[in-house]
Amino acid sequence: MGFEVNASALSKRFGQRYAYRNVEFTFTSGILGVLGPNGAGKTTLLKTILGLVKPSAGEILVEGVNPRSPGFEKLLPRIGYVPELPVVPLWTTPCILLETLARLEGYTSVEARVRAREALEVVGLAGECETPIGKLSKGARKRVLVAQAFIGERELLVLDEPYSGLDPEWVYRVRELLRTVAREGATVIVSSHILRELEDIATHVLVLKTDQLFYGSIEELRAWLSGTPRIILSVAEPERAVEVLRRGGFNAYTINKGGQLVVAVEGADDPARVLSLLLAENIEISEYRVEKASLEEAYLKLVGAGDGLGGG
Ligand SMILES: Nc1ncnc2c1ncn2[C@@H]1O[C@H](COP(=O)(O)OP(=O)(O)OP(=O)(O)O)[C@@H](O)[C@H]1O
Repeated sequence: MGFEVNASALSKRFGQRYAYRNVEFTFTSGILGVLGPNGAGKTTLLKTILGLVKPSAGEILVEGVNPRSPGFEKLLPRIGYVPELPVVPLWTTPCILLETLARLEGYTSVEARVRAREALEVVGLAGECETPIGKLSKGARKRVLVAQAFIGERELLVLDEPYSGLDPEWVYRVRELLRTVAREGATVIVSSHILRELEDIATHVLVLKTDQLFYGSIEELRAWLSGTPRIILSVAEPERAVEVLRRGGFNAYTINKGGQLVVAVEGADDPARVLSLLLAENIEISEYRVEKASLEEAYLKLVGAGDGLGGG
């Protein structure tokens, strides 16, 4: 069973500015995706979970322990962390780095050698054991960072944008790796600003934009975000159609659908009026349909607006 992570009324302020505010969740098992645009507070929150940042208010507990209390040291060997930036010493080799880290975790030198090689195998770098890290590609350096998080028995894995810098094959492989460790019982917390990267693997999602916008299961997020249907119109003059509809009080905007600019109108409650407004302005309509926004689009709208939306 993985570590439980519990945040209550958690906030972090740097000077007058909040990095994140009023974060509340209890996460017991599975994969938690922490989502939010740049500057939403994801990295700061993950560091708070690891005890690297002291919260300004509220409480964070990992397996019932405050990460900034002395008792947390006992849990550290069972926690893996992949920081966001691939900051690794360039002069050393993956094997020396990983063996050293394994020794620091208490493994004997023989065990450390085995652990280091196993971890490098997992990220496809067994053949680069002796290559100076400075000679590895950016993606490979990131994979060294992923490997170090997997040395030892992990109950909690915290990964800050682990996919950034990886090619599609390794995005897929790291995703599968996370799925496997979660299935084996570890609690996984992974951040990204791209919903698509997490939507297939996350069991739960926390959406931040400084304030917590949402916490719940991925199904709840889907239901919550794509609740309102909208009208999609293919028209001869999309920009003018948007202007006309906005003047008529509708929330209309253009979107790109397969290379074609179409008009979307939020809320499909008065389609007759939408059509009559456009026809009155002689705007030719070639297609009309009602659809639900994709999860990605709805998410982008949420973090783009983010004004007092609740949820969870
Ligand atoms: N040590 C610090 N001192 C002052 N402000 C900080 C510090 N660390 C983070 N911040 C601020 O806190 C806010 C949240 O930053 P954070 O890096 O946690 O966001 P993020 O969601 O991880 O962003 P990104 O997606 O760009 O990595 C930002 O406004 C940032 O400038």
